[in-house]
Amino acid sequence: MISFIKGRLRGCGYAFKGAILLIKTEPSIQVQVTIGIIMTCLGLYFKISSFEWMLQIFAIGLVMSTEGMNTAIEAIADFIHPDFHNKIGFIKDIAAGAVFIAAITAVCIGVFIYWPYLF
Ligand SMILES: Nc1ncnc2c1ncn2[C@@H]1O[C@H](COP(=O)(O)OP(=O)(O)OP(=O)(O)O)[C@@H](O)[C@H]1O
Repeated sequence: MISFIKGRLRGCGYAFKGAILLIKTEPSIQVQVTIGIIMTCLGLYFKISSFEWMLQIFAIGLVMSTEGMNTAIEAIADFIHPDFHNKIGFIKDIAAGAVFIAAITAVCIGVFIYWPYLF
């Protein structure tokens, strides 16, 4: 039981290290962190409700975690096939498409939350 807990804690440590690595090295996630901070300031300024906070935190997390998966897929693609290949282009485009869908979802959530506060 103790070794199970130790193993899980070690896993959390690696995951935390990965999140820090992602934020330190990936420009797109740095932009998303900045947008996340701006949205958090807006949420505090407009005193959005608990439900709106839940939706906003979910939207920020969705975009950042999808971007993390996209970064990992790009890294695997570059590692297994550094040269140009149509299939690699297809894989990278699909992964980027997932980030795009998450970003559109987040924008829709943002519009639904802030529209009543602004207009
Ligand atoms: N090895 C390759 N073979 C074919 N097409 C590629 C290859 N590498 C990149 N591409 C094409 O270029 C696009 C951009 O790829 P790249 O790896 O530069 O990602 P990116 O969007 O610039 O990523 P990021 O800015 O997150 O680093 C891909 O979506 C794909 O269409």
